Amino acid sequence: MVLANELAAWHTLQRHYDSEAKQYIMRELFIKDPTRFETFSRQFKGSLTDAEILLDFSKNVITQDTFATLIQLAKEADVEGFRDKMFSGEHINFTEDRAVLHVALRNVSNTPIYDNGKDVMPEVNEVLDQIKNTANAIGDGSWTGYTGKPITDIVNIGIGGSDLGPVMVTEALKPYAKPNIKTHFVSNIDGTHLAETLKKVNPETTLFIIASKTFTTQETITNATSAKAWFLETAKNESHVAKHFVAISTNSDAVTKFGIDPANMFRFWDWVGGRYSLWSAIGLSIAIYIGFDNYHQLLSGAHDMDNHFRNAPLEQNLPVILGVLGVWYNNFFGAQTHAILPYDQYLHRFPAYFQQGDMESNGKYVTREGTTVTYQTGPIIWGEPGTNGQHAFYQLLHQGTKIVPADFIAPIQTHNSIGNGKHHEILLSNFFAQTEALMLGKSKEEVISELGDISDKEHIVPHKIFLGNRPTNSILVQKITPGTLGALIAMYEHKIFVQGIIWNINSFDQWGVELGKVLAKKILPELQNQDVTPVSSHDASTNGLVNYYKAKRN
Ligand SMILES: O=P(O)(O)OC[C@H]1O[C@H](O)[C@H](O)[C@@H](O)[C@@H]1O
Repeated sequence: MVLANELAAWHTLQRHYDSEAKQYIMRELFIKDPTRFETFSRQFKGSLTDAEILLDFSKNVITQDTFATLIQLAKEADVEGFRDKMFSGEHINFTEDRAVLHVALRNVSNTPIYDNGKDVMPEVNEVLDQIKNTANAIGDGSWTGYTGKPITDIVNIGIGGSDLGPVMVTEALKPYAKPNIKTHFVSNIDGTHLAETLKKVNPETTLFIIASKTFTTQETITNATSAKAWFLETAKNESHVAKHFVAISTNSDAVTKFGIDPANMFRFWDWVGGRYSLWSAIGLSIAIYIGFDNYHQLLSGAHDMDNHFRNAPLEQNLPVILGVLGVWYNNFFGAQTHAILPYDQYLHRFPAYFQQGDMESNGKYVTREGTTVTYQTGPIIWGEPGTNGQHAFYQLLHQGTKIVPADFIAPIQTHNSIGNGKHHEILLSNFFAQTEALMLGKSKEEVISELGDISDKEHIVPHKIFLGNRPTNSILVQKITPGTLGALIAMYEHKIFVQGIIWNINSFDQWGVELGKVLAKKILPELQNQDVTPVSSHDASTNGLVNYYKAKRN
């Protein structure tokens, strides 16, 4: 595989950018082509769920030539070939010698999917049954605690991919929550997170889910150990642990060693990346919270999007379109970041979820061949829900010196049409207005005509000009239902895949998170040592900080 910037389409795009595209003015493009919305928008409709998504990408700095060449770039990078390799279980995560098969976890049509020649679906379905039985037993009150009372609270202890997905989805699907179950999430090693959660729950009616792919993650194992100690302070008897602790992991030895009955373990497989694991038993808290049928809809929505990604021609393919547009700004316009802006309060953790999804996948400078890339790779992902973001950071989006491509996401129907739908209409008017304003801007002439007599106000005119031409995608979904959410998440996952293939990096390992963990393990004994002799094993800054802390802590 050659570097992305050695591909013919990349060269064409560079020439196209230099010679004309960097001067494109979107408002002029819209005037020239009244059908621009029809040309640059696509619809997705699920066949297994109610998911419906409209992607309007007409407010991008592109023409039909640009778009065709971007699609050509995806072809030359062999996005289709790699996509097929992923679905057929090839070990495309070659640095860990693993397949990348989170798509198998939501393969509700149950066609065989192979890893190392073995169909993984029977095992996937077995665990799915286990999730169903547990979610049902907790939902109907037949799973009782050690004093015979039904479970009322779930505490998921996990971090990174074993936390962010369940947190995001349970927030997003609150309208589907079972009334009798509350969920809590503890991730941070900061004891405050666990302590504040334990204040809210009763050991007799709480189920702890210890979620960790490796079951070696320091934060999770420490939090789980402290939670167990807290539970035993009241329950006293170790044998009660079985009714209150379950584990989700690929590491059964470590689970047993921790003291969780193997019968209470939900397994998953090394071919599920942590940041793609909400579809595995890591989603148990979701299934309990919204009930198994809704959870199944979530999987089905994602499966529909998987089929779309596999089968739709590239120029109709939502993840491909989003992926190549991201490359256009990241690599030709020099954009450093990408904002995800959901106009839906239920999606308030969606940007945070894709910070891991995208940045842990594509924050890499080494190519698949082990050389250093000579172009930018993954963007910085950030965002907050609208309209809150508008009153915080949109000033920079509209008049700052940086280009920030942004995805605006909104549902047509709200779950809460209070005030006779007034709130939702105000929300959506902002959603439509912001992308319009970002694209159109406001010219000097418009500012002057608005100000009227400018004799004493001339000096403020430049401050009121908006250059516009700032690119956005508008993503309108019918309603945030389990099926829609599943499709939306899978759409972004595959977008990240497309970009990783174009940049010729391995989107599925995460070596970059290791170094800090290793160094923390070396520093911990130095903190535990009460000896006041200053440490000298680090650089001067780290020595200075550790010694300052040790001198001040008592
Ligand atoms: O599920 P665990 O093994 O506890 O891992 C939790 C997290 O650990 C690391 O930070 C990895 O980089 C993440 O990808 C992973 O999600």
